[in-house]
Amino acid sequence: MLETQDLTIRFGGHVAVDRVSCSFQPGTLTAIVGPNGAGKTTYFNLISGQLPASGGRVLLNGEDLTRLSAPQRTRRGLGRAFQLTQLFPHLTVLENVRLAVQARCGMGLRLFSVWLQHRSLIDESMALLERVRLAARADSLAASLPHGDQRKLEVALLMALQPKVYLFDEPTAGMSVDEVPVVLDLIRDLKREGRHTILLVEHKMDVVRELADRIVVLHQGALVADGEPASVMASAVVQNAYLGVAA
Ligand SMILES: Nc1ncnc2c1ncn2[C@@H]1O[C@H](COP(=O)(O)OP(=O)(O)OP(=O)(O)O)[C@@H](O)[C@H]1O
Repeated sequence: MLETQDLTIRFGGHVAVDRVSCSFQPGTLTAIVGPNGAGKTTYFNLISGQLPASGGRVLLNGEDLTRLSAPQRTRRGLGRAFQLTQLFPHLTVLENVRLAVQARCGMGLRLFSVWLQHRSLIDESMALLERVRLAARADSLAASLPHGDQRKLEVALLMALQPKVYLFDEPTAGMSVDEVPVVLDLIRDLKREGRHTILLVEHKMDVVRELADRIVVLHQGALVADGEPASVMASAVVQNAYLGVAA
């Protein structure tokens, strides 16, 4: 179980995430919603360790991760989708995935290691590329992929790490209409496996309604609603938050 207790960050006088306490169970998908600037991405950054908390704690299965670096949290099982800048643009799509698989296996990033030739690494990497419908692009340079394919590659890299917790921050942003279902299918598959804790920041309410078991609403950094999708969506506090009126 992933848990945040009174998680807080201040930027100068501005409290971007304000004492958010919430727990997330394996096998569930929770959508984090809220108006622009509500603190959703910052909340993810605090969970994954990209930002240090001003107060509060992040716990995974009872272990306090709050003082750990982002890579240490990744090793504990917190998976944050790679940013494009973390891809190796001049390596092929397959090589990028293979390096992520190697990293998970603790083989480091020794490019010329004999392990590179290891069949099982290549097989696992190709299987991941098939899952994200990128097998046909295995030999393309990562930098040459269109935007939607780069997003799919990010998901493949994340899956290569086999995290316990998946943090998806607007996974379909900037994708064309025909690419969106591929990524949503992947998230649906992960959810069906029932082992993962999945958190999703998403502005598209139809996607949220379809995928989420639960919705958490942030407004001005604070948690203002938490519950089953239909009731949260209908609640006055959400209507107010989305209208920008103080809840
Ligand atoms: N590094 C930073 N320094 C200063 N202020 C920051 C920083 N990161 C975020 N903020 C501020 O914190 C608030 C929350 O931003 P955040 O990006 O988390 O919102 P969000 O809910 O993800 O918004 P959006 O839906 O637009 O992506 C905003 O007021 C933002 O300007």
